[in-house]
Amino acid sequence: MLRLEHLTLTQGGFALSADLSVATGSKLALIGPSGAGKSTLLNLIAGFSAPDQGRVLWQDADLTDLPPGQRPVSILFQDNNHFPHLTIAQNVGLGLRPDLKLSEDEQRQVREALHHVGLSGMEGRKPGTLSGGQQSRAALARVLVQKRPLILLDEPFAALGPALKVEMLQLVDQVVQETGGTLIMVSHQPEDAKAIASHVSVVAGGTVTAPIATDQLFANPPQALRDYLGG
Ligand SMILES: Nc1ncnc2c1ncn2[C@@H]1O[C@H](COP(=O)(O)OP(=O)(O)OP(=O)(O)O)[C@@H](O)[C@H]1O
Repeated sequence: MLRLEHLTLTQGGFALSADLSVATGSKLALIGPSGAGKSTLLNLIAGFSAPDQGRVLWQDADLTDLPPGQRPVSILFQDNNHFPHLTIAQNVGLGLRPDLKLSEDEQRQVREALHHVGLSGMEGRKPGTLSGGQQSRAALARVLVQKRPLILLDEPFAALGPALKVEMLQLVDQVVQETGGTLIMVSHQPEDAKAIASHVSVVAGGTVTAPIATDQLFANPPQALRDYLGG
């Protein structure tokens, strides 16, 4: 279980608080207006931001003071974070070893991860020579080799077309199922949340609701979600 315990953060004039738990193996979508704090919440979990107060716990272990690299967390951002001068295999390999001194077994893991996301044969290509969808697949392969139990998605597929986005979300879904991972994804489209998320938290008005089962939430949306969805 991921526990966000009485977390508060102020940055500039913006304040966010969160006190909730995310069950292991669940797939949580964060929905809410622009600027409401969805990315901020992911950054707190990943360790890129520190809370003013409160704790982040994973399976009862306190992560609050751990640097990002030591947390059981992989995060995928919108720009995919590829290094343009490195090959796709090297970009994926960075998920295993920042110095890229990979053992044979680690090189095999990289090849397997690329195979898993449908990029076999593209190991030696540079990111700039891949399509947007292929770059997203490569970023997902890096998450795969890391084998971390918490996977955070900060809208990595927003720039892809609708069909490709659905395909990538299905691939994420499959990866999360296979690894028994716990997924937290920022979602601007209710359809994406409905397609993949078991639960949704609404981020609005400086707070984050506890996860609500997706069907239940959309059947009876709270006011904050109705305001966001409009109509
Ligand atoms: N480094 C920072 N310093 C000061 N304020 C920041 C910083 N990063 C974000 N903010 C502010 O914090 C608030 C929350 O931003 P955040 O990016 O988390 O929102 P979001 O819900 O992810 O938005 P969007 O859906 O537009 O991506 C915003 O008001 C933003 O301007």
